[in-house]
Amino acid sequence: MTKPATPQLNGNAANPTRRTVARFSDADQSLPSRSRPTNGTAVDIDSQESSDGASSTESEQVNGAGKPKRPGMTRKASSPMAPAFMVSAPGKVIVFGEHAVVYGKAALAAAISLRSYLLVTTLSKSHRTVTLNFRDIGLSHTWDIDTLPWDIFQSPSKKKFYYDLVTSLDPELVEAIQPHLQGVAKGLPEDQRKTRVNSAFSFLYLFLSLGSPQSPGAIYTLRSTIPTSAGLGSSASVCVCLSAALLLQIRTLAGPHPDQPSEEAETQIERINRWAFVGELCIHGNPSGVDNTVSAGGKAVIYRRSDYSKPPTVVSLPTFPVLPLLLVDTRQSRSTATEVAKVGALKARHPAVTQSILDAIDQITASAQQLIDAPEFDGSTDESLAHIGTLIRINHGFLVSLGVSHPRLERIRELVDYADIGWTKLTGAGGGGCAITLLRPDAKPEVVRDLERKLANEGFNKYESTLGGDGVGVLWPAVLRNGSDEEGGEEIDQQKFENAEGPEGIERLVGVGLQERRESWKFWKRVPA
Ligand SMILES: Nc1ncnc2c1ncn2[C@@H]1O[C@H](COP(=O)(O)OP(=O)(O)OP(=O)(O)O)[C@@H](O)[C@H]1O
Ligand SMILES: C[C@@](O)(CCO)CC(=O)[O-]
Repeated sequence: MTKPATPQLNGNAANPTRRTVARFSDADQSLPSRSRPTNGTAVDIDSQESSDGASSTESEQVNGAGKPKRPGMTRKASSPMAPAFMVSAPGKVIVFGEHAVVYGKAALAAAISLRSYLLVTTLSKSHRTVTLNFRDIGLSHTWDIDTLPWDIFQSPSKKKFYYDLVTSLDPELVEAIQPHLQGVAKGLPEDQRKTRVNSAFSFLYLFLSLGSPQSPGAIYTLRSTIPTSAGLGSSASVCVCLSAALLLQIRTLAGPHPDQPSEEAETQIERINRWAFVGELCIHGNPSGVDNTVSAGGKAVIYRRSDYSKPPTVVSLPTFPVLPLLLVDTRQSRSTATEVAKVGALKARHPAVTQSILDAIDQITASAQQLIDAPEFDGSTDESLAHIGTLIRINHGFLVSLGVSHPRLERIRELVDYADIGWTKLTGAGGGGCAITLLRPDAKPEVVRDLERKLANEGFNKYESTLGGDGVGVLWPAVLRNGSDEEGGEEIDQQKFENAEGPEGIERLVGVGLQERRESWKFWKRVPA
C-alpha cells in the first residue's frame, strides 16, 4: 500500500474526521493548494494562476442556480469560495486480457483520446445543496447536504480517509444511501432509471466518504466524449473525475505541476485511483480495477490484481507502440456487470475448462509483454504487428468461448476477415460494445475505405481515437486560452459547458487534446517502469 504522503492535512491528523472545509482568505482563492503554511503540508496546484474568474465566481456561480450578478456587493471574509474548476479523465481500450483480469490474470490496456470532463462549480455558503448534472445520461438531481446520512459515514467504525484502500462496499453504508436515491429519475422506466441511479449512487458514496457535513454546496456538471455501454471505460472515467474532484475539494492532492517528482505524482494517481475504484464498485459490482487504473494514470499498462485486499500491480509500458487501430462500435448496448456475471456463471458450471481459458488469456498478455519489453522491439515492423495481430485474433477466440461475444461483434470480425486487412477482437466487457481491429501494414487504403463504407451501411460506428494519452488532468481555475480575445483566457462557465454541441463541441471548448493550445490543463504523470 502506498503510504499517505500528506496525512496531517489541515492539522487534523489525530482526528481527520474533523477535517473541515478549507478556510482561507479571499486573496488566496486560487486553491486548492498553494503550499499553505498553516500546517506545513504542501498541497499545491501552484503554477496554476488564479484568474479574474475567482473574484467573480460567487455571484456568477450562484447564477448557475438562477441569481443575477450583483456587481457592487462586497464579499464577507468568512465565506471563501473556490473558483470553478475542471477535471478530465480518459476512456480506455483493453488490448488483451478482459474478463481474465477479473480472476487475477494480467491485462494490457491503454488510455484513449476520448475523455470525460467534469466542471465543479462551488456555491456560496448559503447554498447547502449538491447537484449532479450528468448530461450524457440525462441525470439532474439535487440533494440537501444537511439531510445526507453523515452520522453513519462519519462514525468511528465506518469512517474512511482519503488515503485508505477500500476494496468493498460497506452494506450498512449502501443501505443508508438508498432513501436518497429514491427520488432520482423517478417515473422513468426501470432500465433507464438504473443508469442514473448507478451514477448517483457512485457519487453519493464518494461524497459521503470523502466530504463532511461542512462540505460546500456545489454543482457537478459532467460531459463525456466517450460513448456509454461501448466497452471504452466510460464509467471508470466518470469515477476518476469524481474521485479527483472530491479529493481536490478537500485539498488532499499535491499538484499536478510539470516539475513534480514522479513518485509524488504516482502517489496522487494512486489516491485518486483508489476512490475511483470504489465508484466502480457502486456501478459494476465486481470490477477488476483495470479501467479506473488506466483512466487515472493514462498511457498503456500491464495490470494485475491477484489479491483484492492489496493494491494491484501496474507496470507502465512506455514503449507501447502507436498501433494502427480501427475502433468500431456495434451500437449494441450491454451491461458490464451482466457480462462479468456470465463468465462467473460459466466458471461455476465448468470450472476446469473456464480456468484453462483464463490461463491461456494470461499467456497471451504475457507474450505481448515479452515482445514489447524486448530491447530490439520495434512496434512499426511487419513482424511485430503480425505477432500482436495473431495474439489479438487468438484472444478474441477465447472471449467467444467464454460467451461474451455478440452476433454484431462477429459481423465486424467477419467483414474485416473477408477484406483480409487485419486482426479483430472485442474490447471491454463484450456482449455488444466495441471491437478493435489492428490493420495490417500492407492494407490498401481503398480496401480500408471500402470496409469502412460497409461497416457504416450496416449501422456500425467508427471512432477516431489515438491510444496512450494522458490520465487524469486538472484545469484550475476553469479558464482556458482558446484563441479567443477574452483577456486572461476564456472562463468555462456552466452554461457554455452545457451548451457545447456533441463531442466536437466539448473538445473545442474544453478538450485537452490540442496540447499546444491547452497548456492550462495539468496532468499527473505515471512513473515509467
Ligand atoms: N457519461 C456518463 N455520465 C454519467 N454516468 C455514466 C456515463 N458513462 C457511464 N456512466 C455510468 O456507468 C454505468 C455503466 O456504464 P457502461 O455500461 O457504459 O460502462 P462502460 O464503463 O462504458 O463499459 P466498460 O466497463 O465495458 O468499459 C452507466 O449505467 C452509468 O451509471
Ligand atoms: C470485462 C472487464 O474485464 C473489463 C471491462 O472494461 C471487467 C473488469 O475488468 O472489471
